[in-house]
Amino acid sequence: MAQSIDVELMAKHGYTIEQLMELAGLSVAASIASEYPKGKVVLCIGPGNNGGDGLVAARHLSHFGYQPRLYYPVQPAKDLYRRLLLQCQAHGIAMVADLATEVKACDVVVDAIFGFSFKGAVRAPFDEALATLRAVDKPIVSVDVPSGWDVELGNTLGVGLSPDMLVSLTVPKLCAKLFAGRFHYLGGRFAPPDMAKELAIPQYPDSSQCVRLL
Ligand SMILES: NC(=O)C1=CN([C@@H]2O[C@H](COP(=O)(O)OP(=O)(O)OC[C@H]3O[C@@H](n4cnc5c(N)ncnc54)[C@H](O)[C@@H]3O)[C@@H](O)[C@H]2O)[C@@H](O)CC1
Ligand SMILES: [K+]
Repeated sequence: MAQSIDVELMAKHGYTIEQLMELAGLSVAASIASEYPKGKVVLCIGPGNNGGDGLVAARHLSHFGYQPRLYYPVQPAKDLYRRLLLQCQAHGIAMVADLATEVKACDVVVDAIFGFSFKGAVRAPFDEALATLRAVDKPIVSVDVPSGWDVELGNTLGVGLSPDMLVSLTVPKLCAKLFAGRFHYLGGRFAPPDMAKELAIPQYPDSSQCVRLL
């Protein structure tokens, strides 16, 4: 279901993955700016497109006056991610290796590890990263799906995160019904009118890139 929306946006409506990712990441940064004061943000970046959204969000957070840093333990050679990382580096966004130490010194953690394609037991090094994040006492902002959750069934493995904010992209995934944090936002403002109507996407206020659902 979630994947088919992406396919429709790209194959039928002419979007590229770069465009969707840019708008998705921008909406994550805008959602964070709506609720959390400017401060230090550690972004945990996974190996797929959820991680790509996180790299884009880091750059926009830097423009918004936050101090982002990246925990990015697995860096695929894919050109798109390589370019996004170069952009972060051009913005002076530092890479961190020790997640446990970093989260102690930050104000907000962004979970851009896994999105709707997460499957099976969590493999290293993300098993340890999720364990660190489960124990953290800072607010976690999850991009699209809380990492470790099944996109439909939620935290069935018991290893998933409990975010303070969830930023759903395009439409909330089924698991969002089980979200128990304070802020649920919708971002990824890219559906054309007919698709927005069919998916019952709420109205975004004016020029906003995100809309608060609860
Ligand atoms: N219209 C939308 O909804 C959009 C979605 N985008 C993002 O794309 C995400 C989906 O991206 P992808 O399909 O690339 O997948 P994900 O980013 O969800 O994860 C796939 C990556 O995680 C790894 N992985 C999966 N299960 C694992 C496990 N158990 N242990 C360790 N590694 C595991 C895979 O090997 C792969 O590298 C969405 O959730 C969303 O964040 C945006 O980038 C663009 C627009
Ligand atoms: K996530």
